Amino acid sequence: MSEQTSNEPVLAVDDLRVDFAATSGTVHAVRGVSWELRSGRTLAIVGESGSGKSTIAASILRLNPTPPASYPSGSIRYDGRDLLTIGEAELQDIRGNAISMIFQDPMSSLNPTTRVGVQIGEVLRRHRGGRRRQHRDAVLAALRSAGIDDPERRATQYPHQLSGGLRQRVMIAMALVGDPQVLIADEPTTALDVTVQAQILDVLVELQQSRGMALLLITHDLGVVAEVADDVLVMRAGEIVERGPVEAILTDPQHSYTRQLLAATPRLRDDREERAS
Ligand SMILES: Nc1ncnc2c1ncn2[C@@H]1O[C@H](COP(=O)(O)OP(=O)(O)OP(=O)(O)O)[C@@H](O)[C@H]1O
Repeated sequence: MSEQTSNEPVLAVDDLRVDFAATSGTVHAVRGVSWELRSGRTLAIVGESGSGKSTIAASILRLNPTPPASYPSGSIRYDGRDLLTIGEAELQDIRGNAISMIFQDPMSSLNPTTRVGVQIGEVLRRHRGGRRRQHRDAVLAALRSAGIDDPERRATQYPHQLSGGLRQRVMIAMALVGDPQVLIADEPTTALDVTVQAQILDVLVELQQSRGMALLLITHDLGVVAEVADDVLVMRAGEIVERGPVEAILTDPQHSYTRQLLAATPRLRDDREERAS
């Protein structure tokens, strides 16, 4: 893999469009968006349900339904290649390795019948070869860096034996074990209660900073954006309506839709009203 300089974007999306073929007609889920993500930065894509956020995230690793159910166009450049057009084998090599993704619901990604340590080891075996046993130390280190105490014991447990917060930490460990350059987190804390949400966000920020990873965070929650993002894209109906550094978006939004989103986020509204008084 070639070295990326910190000024060069690690991911560059140009005029991405995604159409879905629905029974009611074509859904233009993403209508020509362009953006870049750099190493060591956190970019949040924010917008209401249905604005196209998850479709963008899924496009990066080609997880949307295959044509003719969905058609992507434009380009997503990573390491000199276009992720929309490279071959499946090359994509498999990148997926879960150089670019990883975590989702809202860890249970949909974890295998209920396999111990979590084995599942994480399997990721390494797939990408690096060797026997799973050889990857034991790396698995325990990944669990530890996701903030899991007593990783030796946790590694032997099954997903249903873990709390929601621990399961999400296991997903983070699984996403990190290949040492990715880009981590995509699609609503990673939405299903968790507030205290656990804050803990998981702390883990993500800590990891992003200590590893210099690029983090793409998909969320509908501007409170989450305020805590972790460097830069923000605001999406509505498949288009980017506003973009900028997080401070500018939160304190001086230019677009009426961004102002509406802010007004609908009680915690931020209270903070802003306090600052204004
Ligand atoms: N597989 C699919 N087939 C048809 N339409 C789809 C499919 N996936 C998404 N869509 C449509 O594309 C649009 C964008 O959906 P998307 O899930 O990307 O939005 P979102 O902003 O991530 O919202 P949410 O937070 O609810 O997931 C919506 O109109 C949605 O109904």
